[in-house]
Amino acid sequence: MGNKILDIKNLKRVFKMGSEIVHALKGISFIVEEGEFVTIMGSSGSGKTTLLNIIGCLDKPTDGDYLLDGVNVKLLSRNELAGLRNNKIGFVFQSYNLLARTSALENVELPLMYNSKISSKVREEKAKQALHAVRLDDRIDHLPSQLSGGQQQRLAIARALVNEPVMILADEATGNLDTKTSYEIMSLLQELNQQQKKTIVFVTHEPDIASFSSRTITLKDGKVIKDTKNENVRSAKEELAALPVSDYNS
Ligand SMILES: Nc1ncnc2c1ncn2[C@@H]1O[C@H](COP(=O)(O)OP(=O)(O)OP(=O)(O)O)[C@@H](O)[C@H]1O
Repeated sequence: MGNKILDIKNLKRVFKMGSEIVHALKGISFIVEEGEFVTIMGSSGSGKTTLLNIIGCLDKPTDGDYLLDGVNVKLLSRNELAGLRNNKIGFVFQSYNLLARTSALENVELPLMYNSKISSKVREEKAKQALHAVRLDDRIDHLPSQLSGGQQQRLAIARALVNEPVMILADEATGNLDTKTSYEIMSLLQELNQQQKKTIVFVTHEPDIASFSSRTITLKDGKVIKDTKNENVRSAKEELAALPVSDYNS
């Protein structure tokens, strides 16, 4: 068995709203091993965001355990949790979350600023490498507003990669993109998963997007109702090549 990146054991999350108690997660358990590409699906209100916030160390469970790369997050202080998050996880969001007045290069350098041991020269080298991995070498001086939606998401992926995290956590990362651009992003993620062995956890409500991953975990009412390996993983690169030329060049 490979290294367990996520080890989630009977996770529960309860929200108290005045006298009302909401059981958002009702005992979730699963393991994600290094190198997996997992999608988390489920309808609105099923608990995806609540789970993602816990996986991303932005929130703590009410009950149960969560081990991120072997570390039990329950035992960490706020500062330790922030450190773990910065070192282990690269986030990619639907809305890109880029700094508007800052160049592509500086946006990617940002996660490295928290580490005072990294010199500005090394920081720039690492950022350029990450930008190369997402094929944005020729856009390093551009502002986010000077990039297309797909390029902005590739920039966000470069920023997620620059710390060499053990896992990329994506929240509806293709939600704002058209089909062709979504497939380009999925093709890039498949490449990072297959060639660089990056573990990817991708939240989506689109089955079409989930079919590019190798495993799908489905939530309903705060529980896992399905956890299936995808035997016929689609290749986003092939799907892109098969798009009509007019679509592809648009
Ligand atoms: N901070 C909170 N306080 C109270 N209830 C909450 C809070 N966050 C989430 N909930 C409740 O927990 C349940 C799960 O919500 P969650 O946002 O995780 O669902 P979701 O699957 O991400 O939905 P969507 O796809 O619409 O984003 C819902 O019933 C929601 O109302």
